[in-house]
Amino acid sequence: MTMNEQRPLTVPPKLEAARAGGLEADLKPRMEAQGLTVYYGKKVGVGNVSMPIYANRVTALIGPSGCGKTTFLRALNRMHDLTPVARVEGKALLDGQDIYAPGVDPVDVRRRIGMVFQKPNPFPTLTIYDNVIAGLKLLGVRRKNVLDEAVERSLRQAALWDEVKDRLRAPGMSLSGGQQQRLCIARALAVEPEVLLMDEPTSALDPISTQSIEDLMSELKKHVTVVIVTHNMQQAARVSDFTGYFLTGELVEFGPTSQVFTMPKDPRTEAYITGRFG
Ligand SMILES: Nc1ncnc2c1ncn2[C@@H]1O[C@H](COP(=O)(O)OP(=O)(O)OP(=O)(O)O)[C@@H](O)[C@H]1O
Repeated sequence: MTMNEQRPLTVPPKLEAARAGGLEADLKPRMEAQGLTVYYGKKVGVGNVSMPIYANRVTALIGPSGCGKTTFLRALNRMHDLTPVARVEGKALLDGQDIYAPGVDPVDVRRRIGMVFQKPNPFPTLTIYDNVIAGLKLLGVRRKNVLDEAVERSLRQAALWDEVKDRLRAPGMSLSGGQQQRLCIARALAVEPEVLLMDEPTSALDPISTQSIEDLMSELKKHVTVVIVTHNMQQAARVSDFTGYFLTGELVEFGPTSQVFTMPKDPRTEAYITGRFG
């Protein structure tokens, strides 16, 4: 064995696989699902999912309707706590700490792991400025210079600053659909989350607005770790570094996007990717 072939024993197998796939050696899991199962009553919404979510990368979750993508995504920031019928088993580690461990505050979890939804949902009565700072105000931040800085930083990160900097006091609802979605991204970024979960963030948008959100992804991942659910396989291929393929409540395959799309290991993934299924 040469020096280059020596590997530390502690490298998780999937990380090792990613490296073997030619990906950079500095990959670090920001989150890790370990045997995550979500029940709706007695029914399993998604079962026994284990996968890493690498820091400062985009991970796409794909698969046919009803396969459990959204259910899994919502388990990553304890959104199911708000659904009485839902119950979660297993672990979701954030920087090695289980977000479901006793004593962990779900509000703090959702500050550290933000979420953007399918339909843009700015607060309808608030201005652009007040939409962005809504989360910070809940956290008790009051100083104007801190809020001003957060507004500019978040809107820049969401690639919206240049379009709105002269009308920050206009209603959030006066923006176009694509701008509203970027406003929601800015609102999520304002509290400086480590992870941003995006549930089909472009499915309600026109092609030009969709492209502006897709273009944003490579910038976003400099600041946060992104997980995106998408129905659109081309979108997953364009924007993501890693892909998980779900089918009937199960994670069938996870790996670097280039590998999942060109050399899927599981015949069920191949059938989906090649359009023979789903
Ligand atoms: N609140 C709920 N109560 C009961 N069952 C639910 C609930 N939400 C989702 N399910 C079920 O859990 C399974 C997974 O649904 P989920 O919405 O996660 O799939 P999905 O892959 O995101 O689908 P889509 O692409 O259509 O959004 C489905 O069988 C769905 O009917």
